[in-house]
Amino acid sequence: MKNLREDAFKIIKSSIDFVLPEKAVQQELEMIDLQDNIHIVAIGKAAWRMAKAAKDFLKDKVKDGIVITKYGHSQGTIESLQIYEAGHPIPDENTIKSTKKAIELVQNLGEGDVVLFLVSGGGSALFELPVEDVTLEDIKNVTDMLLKSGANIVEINTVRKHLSRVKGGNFAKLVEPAKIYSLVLSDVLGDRLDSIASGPAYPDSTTTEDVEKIIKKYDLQLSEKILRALKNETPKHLDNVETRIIGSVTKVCESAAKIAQHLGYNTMILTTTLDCESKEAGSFLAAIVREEKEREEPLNIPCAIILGGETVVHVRGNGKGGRNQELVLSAARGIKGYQEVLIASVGTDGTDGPTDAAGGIVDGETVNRLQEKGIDVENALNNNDSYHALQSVDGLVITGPTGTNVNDLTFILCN
Ligand SMILES: Nc1ncnc2c1ncn2[C@@H]1O[C@H](COP(=O)(O)OP(=O)(O)OP(=O)(O)O)[C@@H](O)[C@H]1O
Ligand SMILES: O=C(O)[C@H](O)CO
Ligand SMILES: [Mg+2]
Repeated sequence: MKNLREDAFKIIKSSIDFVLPEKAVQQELEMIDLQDNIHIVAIGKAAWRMAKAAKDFLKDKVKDGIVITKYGHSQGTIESLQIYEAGHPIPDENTIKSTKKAIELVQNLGEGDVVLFLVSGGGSALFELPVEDVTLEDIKNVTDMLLKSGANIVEINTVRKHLSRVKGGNFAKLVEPAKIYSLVLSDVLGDRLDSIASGPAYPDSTTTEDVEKIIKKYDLQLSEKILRALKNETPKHLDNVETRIIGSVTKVCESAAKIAQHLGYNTMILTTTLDCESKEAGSFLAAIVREEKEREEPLNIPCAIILGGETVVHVRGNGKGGRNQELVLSAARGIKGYQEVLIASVGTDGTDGPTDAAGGIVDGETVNRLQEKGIDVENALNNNDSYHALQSVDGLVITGPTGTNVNDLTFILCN
């Protein structure tokens, strides 16, 4: 007899553990042979933990290094490394100050030197030095405008890359003739390496023409000076970089699939780029569950169907919730009455929206239990109040902040 709920929590815990910064960095470093003279540059929300793991593993091979992370995200000193914190999501003076320090550290290196570049989400705000004539104030304004425009992260970073001396492959140029070895924890769906943290050490696939299209599409009101600066083209070829993705939602899904298999489920990864409205995703998942229960398609039961991605919520109500909680609450409607089924969805960072839950978990009884408590599912969804609804039926998944951030994991279990 399977305990679906117990299995769901096992899958969640083990698959997130697999992409914790420490584990991901160490596993990669075990597989490569870096010589001495290593200089660490770590940027992003996971920078401190990635740098600490690298230093603990490489020990005296590390000559020096620098960590630039978000305020509150460093945990003390690391021997031979400078630690800085800076503004996120809007860059601030500490962003510029610490980026200059990083440039100082790498610009006079020789051919025998290696920069171990540790990249995680949030890097775009934390690592920045604007091109000539553009000030920090300008960058703050443009960032704010972009974040509010409705542009997606690939589009936002396309613009940012063309205003920067370090983004879009420019940092790799500053490191020449030394080599850069990049380890990347991806928070961008599809793992586009030139988008993650705006790809400081990756050849840029976006052009000034793409920038013009984005400006038109979102009707961005930019000054003459910024428009002129945006004509700077980014490097399209780099000879000194090697890059590895060490954690991503794809890896989370693969790991979830492995664990589910081990627990005795027939397993399938349906997608790693789920990006529609959360409620729609919930309805779609419920339809898959019904297919399984009625026809055992696409997999024989017991089965685990796994999805990765990041859905979106257009918040209109004044309730409390997050995209994962809203997804599963929506799904609960479509699996009402079915036995031995479960749908779970969690943010790998352990924080779903402005709540203390990582996500939610529902089954065929959830809607009935809500009714018994006097909670109407449609009302809760319309008011974006998935948190309180799920809380009342033991449907929240609480992990606490996990220290990693590689989008969301969603899965179905059927028995
Ligand atoms: N009441 C609500 N119900 C559902 N979703 C909500 C609600 N309030 C906010 N959200 C959603 O939560 C999202 C923010 O969640 P969260 O802080 O987890 O973002 P994130 O994309 O994971 O960012 P980060 O990468 O910094 O973790 C917003 O995009 C918003 O749509
Ligand atoms: O920093 C950024 O640009 C985003 O987190 C995507 O990586
Ligand atoms: Mg989050």
